[in-house]
Amino acid sequence: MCAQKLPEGFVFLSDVDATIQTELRYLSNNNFIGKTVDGYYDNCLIVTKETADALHKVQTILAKKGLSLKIFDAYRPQQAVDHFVKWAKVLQDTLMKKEYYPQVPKSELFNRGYIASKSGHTRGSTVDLTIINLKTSKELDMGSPYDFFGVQSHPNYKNISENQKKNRFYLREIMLANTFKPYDYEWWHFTLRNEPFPKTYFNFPIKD
Ligand SMILES: C[C@@H](N)C(=O)N[C@H](C)C(=O)O
Ligand SMILES: [Zn+2]
Repeated sequence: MCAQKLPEGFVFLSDVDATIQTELRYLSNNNFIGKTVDGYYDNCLIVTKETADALHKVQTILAKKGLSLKIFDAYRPQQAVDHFVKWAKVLQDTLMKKEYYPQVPKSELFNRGYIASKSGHTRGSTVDLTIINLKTSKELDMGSPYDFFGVQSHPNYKNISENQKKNRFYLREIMLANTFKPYDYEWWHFTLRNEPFPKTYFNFPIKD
């Protein structure tokens, strides 16, 4: 149960739409660092109220087609971003390189736009997500996995199948139609247009 006191303007997504699936990857070891990230202590997905309302609209459209959103990350405390920055400086720690950034030197992950030291996530109105099929519970094939850092994850990457392009395009269209903007380097990353806290980088931890 997610019950921590949140700053004004933030909500638990499950209080707005409990049908949206979530898998907070930075709470687990299954992420590009290979460890739980600082600031993630509970499986509670937090966003600004405006973001939750917009996601609920997307979910309502998807549900009619037997689909659902699956969210991997949303509000991200600044201490988590600081953890990424600290991790990036330890160049010999390449535990998860094979799965997450096989073709990009670790020293380039920030320069090439795959991780930010001032992240929209920390402002509470950015989300990393995909679409799943409700019948199979499987993610639609987007041509690269979540947080795969490489050109293959650029939304306009050409060398993927027609079906993978169609799935990426569908996700992008439905998000853009519901007041989100895309990101040039990652097909899964979207930020709410007119976000309520465009200049504030929050640092409260995610705990219940
Ligand atoms: C780390 C990845 N999931 C992501 O969100 N990247 C962008 C650039 C960010 O860190 O804001
Ligand atoms: Zn992101």
